[in-house]
Amino acid sequence: MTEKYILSIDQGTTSSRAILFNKNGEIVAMTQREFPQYYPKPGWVEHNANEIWGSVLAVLGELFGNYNVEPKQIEGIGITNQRETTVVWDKNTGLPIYNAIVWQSRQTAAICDDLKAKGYEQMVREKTGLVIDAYFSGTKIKWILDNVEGAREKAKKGDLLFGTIDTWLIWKLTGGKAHVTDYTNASRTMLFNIHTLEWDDELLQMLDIPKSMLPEVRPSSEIYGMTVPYHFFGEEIPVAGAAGDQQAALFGQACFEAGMAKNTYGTGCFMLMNTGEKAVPSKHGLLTTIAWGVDGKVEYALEGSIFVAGAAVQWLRDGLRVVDNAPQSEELATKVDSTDGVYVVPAFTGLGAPYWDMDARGAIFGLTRGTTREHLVRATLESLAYQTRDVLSAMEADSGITLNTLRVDGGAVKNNFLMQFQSDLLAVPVERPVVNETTALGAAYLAGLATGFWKDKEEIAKNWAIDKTFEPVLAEEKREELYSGWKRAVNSTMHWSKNQ
Ligand SMILES: Nc1ncnc2c1ncn2[C@@H]1O[C@H](COP(=O)(O)OP(=O)(O)O)[C@@H](O)[C@H]1O
Ligand SMILES: O=P(O)(O)OC[C@H](O)CO
Repeated sequence: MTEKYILSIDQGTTSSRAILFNKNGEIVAMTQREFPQYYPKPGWVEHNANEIWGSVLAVLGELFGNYNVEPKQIEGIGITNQRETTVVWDKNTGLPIYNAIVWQSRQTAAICDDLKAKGYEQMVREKTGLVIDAYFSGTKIKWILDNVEGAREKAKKGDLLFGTIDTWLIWKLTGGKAHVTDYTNASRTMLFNIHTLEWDDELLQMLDIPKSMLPEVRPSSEIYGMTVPYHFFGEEIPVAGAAGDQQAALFGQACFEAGMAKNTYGTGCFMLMNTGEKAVPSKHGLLTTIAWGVDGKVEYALEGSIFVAGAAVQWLRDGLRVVDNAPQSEELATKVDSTDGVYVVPAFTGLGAPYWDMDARGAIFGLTRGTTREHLVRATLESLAYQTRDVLSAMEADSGITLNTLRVDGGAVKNNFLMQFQSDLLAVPVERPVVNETTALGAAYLAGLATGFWKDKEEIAKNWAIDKTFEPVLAEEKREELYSGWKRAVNSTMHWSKNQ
């Protein structure tokens, strides 16, 4: 009999991927495509939702074109996505009415300032687990309705639909039949009450968003609909799972027990700790978010969201042009023993957890005549580790749990220098798994649980295996000295763009 697989569509900030997994959770085939980023004004980041859809169709086409796999071998499809990124489209034409406003974009900072001034912060935190920040979808929807001509009238008539990227892709894959999202993605909109598990009227009123635009919220592992055959070379395949990429990575890393955590180093860096059925409120600048809705219940996580991580390495490559490619950053960083006191704070789009300062901007500190590109590259890589330490400290304080190990994944964990420095700075072993595509794997698991491809979480947890563990070796005194320099640097970047 022909072998069956689960297909994951991983729609990330910089690229779309299609990955096929077998029953052991191993990658059988993978295709990837980058798509354009738009920066219309300083601090703004946008995508074209049709280009995103095009990139997904392209990676699917390449998958069946380049590998010896037939669509009928696919038992189910899991979707995972860059979260918060907001698409608003006309349900009659299927066309977006504006570019997708990306999670990193700061164009709604003024709306957020206004909400804060009106005293909404506590209510928002209590209901959604989030802080008021341009990061989340709610203010992005409002911005589109306020700024695109005729949009508000159309929305009021019920002609417009909103979706995060999961919703947009499921809508397209099912030929407009399913307008749905899952609990994890809904929990990132700033419109969803994470305790009652409903869209919240008070929040919708606060942002003047009609409820008719919103998708139906469903569990993360469930059949939402079937693909229209013309996208799948004649096949109707169940779209059977969805989760925001960071929650999917937590699932793919098999962090199923409360207290288990992972950190993903992609464009940004996101640490999530499973807190089980308890939504733990944060007192230290983290978010409370939904980890997943599986097996008839919802579980929660604490999250530290860092906006710029691997993107800082892209800046070294494309902005400063001091490296030709990302892996070269490791080669250069290891040519020097230290940064010689140089710190890079990559607050290009403000600072996320635990600072939440939309007005911070990037800076380089400690330059001397002896500073070389090697120092600068090393300092940039180290900034990923420092930011991670900031969120881990907050997480330990909020949860009362001291981490024994940190599971890591994402594009930048291939960098052995970074992983060793991370372990040294946290004084915690860092575990890199064999399958680094844990985001896609998590989405595959969610879909495969819904179709019966995998039996339960226990079966899935057995697939998880370590590639390499990085053990801490740095002396405590040195570690703390380095970290205190970082704290001084990061504090100096706060409120920068507001004070000009
Ligand atoms: N060897 C490396 N060292 C440091 N950073 C790297 C390395 N390889 C990739 N990266 C960074 O990882 C990111 C890509 O990771 P990925 O998980 O694919 O991101 P995303 O899902 O956010 O698009 C890029 O920002 C890139 O700069
Ligand atoms: O596309 P990634 O992997 O950088 O993830 C983006 C996050 O989901 C934003 O919240």
